[in-house]
Amino acid sequence: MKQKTAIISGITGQDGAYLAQLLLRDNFKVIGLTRGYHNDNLNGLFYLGIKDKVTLMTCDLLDISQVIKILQQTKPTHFYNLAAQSSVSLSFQQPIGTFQFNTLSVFNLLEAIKMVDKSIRFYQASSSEMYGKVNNLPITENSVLHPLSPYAISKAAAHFTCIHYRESYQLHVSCGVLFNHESYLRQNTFFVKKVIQESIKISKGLIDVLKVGNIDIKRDFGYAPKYTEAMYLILQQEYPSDYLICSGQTISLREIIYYIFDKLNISHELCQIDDNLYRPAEIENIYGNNAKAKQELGWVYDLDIYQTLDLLLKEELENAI
Ligand SMILES: C[C@H]1O[C@H](OP(=O)(O)OP(=O)(O)OC[C@H]2O[C@@H](n3cnc4c(=O)[nH]c(N)nc43)[C@H](O)[C@@H]2O)[C@@H](O)[C@@H](O)C1=O
Repeated sequence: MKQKTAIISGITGQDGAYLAQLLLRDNFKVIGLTRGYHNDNLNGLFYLGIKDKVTLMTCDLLDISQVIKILQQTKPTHFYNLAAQSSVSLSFQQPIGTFQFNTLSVFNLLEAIKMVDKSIRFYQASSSEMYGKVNNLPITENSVLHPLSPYAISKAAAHFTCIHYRESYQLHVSCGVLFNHESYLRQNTFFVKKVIQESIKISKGLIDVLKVGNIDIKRDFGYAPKYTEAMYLILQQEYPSDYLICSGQTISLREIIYYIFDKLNISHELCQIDDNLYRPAEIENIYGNNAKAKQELGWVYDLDIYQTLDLLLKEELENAI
């Protein structure tokens, strides 16, 4: 049988690395697209021991001629689009750049697929941030979108772009709407990774306090390696569709900090609020319903947030210097 080929744009991110590992296990040829800057961070691929098992190619997703060339050369069967400016916080400082990249890249990819090979299955990384100002919980696939940041606006536009290409041109386009998901490979600018990494430093006397922004809000956090299993399953379906990928539970950020502090015997007083880390707008509370993903994809997810935090803390301690 012909070997299946998957392209992952954004392979250098947390999800890209775990997804590449899964696809390699399933005998896919995996091609990772990077921006090709000298500072491409390949640490995740090295950490998982797969750097030499994937083929890396440079591609500027804002240049459709490069996208077309890559599709023609590599003839992928599956395309996972994980490339994005993915920081909500940064998007408030760089709204236009965020919007341009996160939307135009998706148009370019889908237009190129329409031109080169309509049978390529396409996965889009959509985000729970699209729901923003929430009226009814839990969020379902039918909830109304009300984005609260330039990042969320860009992801909503990209999401509708995907639906448009699926409905108008019959492309096999699916969106995984992922809620916050964490792992050892998460960049340390994100909340959970930052809390765990800096708490370990406090416990070793390397820093004095943990400075954070608004921690009296609630989020639905999950374990990234399990979430990439859902991404994989989404493109295994005969028919394309959109799925919420979430834990279904919610927890306040303050509770997360105190849980980690207690595990490391750190006084709660060493958590300090820094007004500079507040964002102009914030989702107060959000959690989703993952029933469709579980029923239709057969996705198994049974970790609660404390089990997830235990896993993350353990791996961080094992790798701490
Ligand atoms: C679903 C969504 O998930 C991620 O976006 P995010 O939710 O912005 O992730 P985060 O870990 O930066 O923030 C989580 C929460 O934590 C609050 N918070 C408080 N104090 C600090 C703080 O000191 N640092 C950070 N980073 N956050 C803080 C912050 O205000 C926010 O409410 C991305 O994957 C994104 O691509 C995506 O799609």
